[in-house]
Amino acid sequence: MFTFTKYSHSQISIMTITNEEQQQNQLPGHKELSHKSLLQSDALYQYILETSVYPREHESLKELRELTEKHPWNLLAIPPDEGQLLSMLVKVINAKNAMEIGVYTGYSLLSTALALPSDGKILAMDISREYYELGLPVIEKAGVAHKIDFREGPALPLLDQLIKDEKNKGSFDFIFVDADKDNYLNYHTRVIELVKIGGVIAYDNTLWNGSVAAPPDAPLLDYVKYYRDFVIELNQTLSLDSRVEICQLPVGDGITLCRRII
Ligand SMILES: C[S@@+](CC[C@H](N)C(=O)[O-])C[C@H]1O[C@@H](n2cnc3c(N)ncnc32)[C@H](O)[C@@H]1O
Repeated sequence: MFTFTKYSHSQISIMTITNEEQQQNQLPGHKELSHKSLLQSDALYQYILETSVYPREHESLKELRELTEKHPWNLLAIPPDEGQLLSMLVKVINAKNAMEIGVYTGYSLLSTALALPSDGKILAMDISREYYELGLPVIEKAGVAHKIDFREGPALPLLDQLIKDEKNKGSFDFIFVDADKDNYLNYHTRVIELVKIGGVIAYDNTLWNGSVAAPPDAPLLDYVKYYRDFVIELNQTLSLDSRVEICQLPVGDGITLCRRII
């Protein structure tokens, strides 16, 4: 028996799992879900990684990915092809001032920090400093720690604090949201004020293991089932939100890009 903090890591989400429940496939085995791609063929995903991702992956990202693979919650990290997408986006939009909600050991954070110019900044938030500190030595070795302002704590009050200061409104070029899915709509109402017009908000896990298109009674892992409705509601809300242009990509577990237009 062991304690499993549900995917959101929110304080209310601690539950105890028996070995029996685990055997009944209530938990994502890292072997079963060996990657987070939604592509149907493992061989095709492997092809992408080996042809276009691994040969271009920064040595520090490789080191952080390998270090994270040894951690029990390694499935939380974005996959390296998604890291490459974030890096490309940051460069294409010339982002200088970025934000990340949900850091874990820092793979997406390092991808973004490496892509920012040397005077770029990224405000990074996570309820766990412990996870962040696992990856910090690699981030420091990569020479980008000076770009990162890490804040430990739940993101919502931190965002509310930021919004109180008028100068933060419309000041972010790029915001990556990859934390507790049940708060994504709460994040959206806040980050939309903080991102500048023309800037991009990227929401991770918007296809939620493919479950968003599964029948309501489909047999799903408990944590997938719990968050599915929140993700579906987010997708519907974004689809109707005239303040943003959107683009949903089947990269990783699904990522939705929102470009603020008004
Ligand atoms: C999916 S992981 C982030 C993965 C990370 N982007 C990466 O590429 O490695 C989600 C993270 O969100 C954090 N988190 C969960 N709830 C949060 C909250 N309310 N506020 C801030 N961070 C939160 C967790 O501690 C966890 O590290």
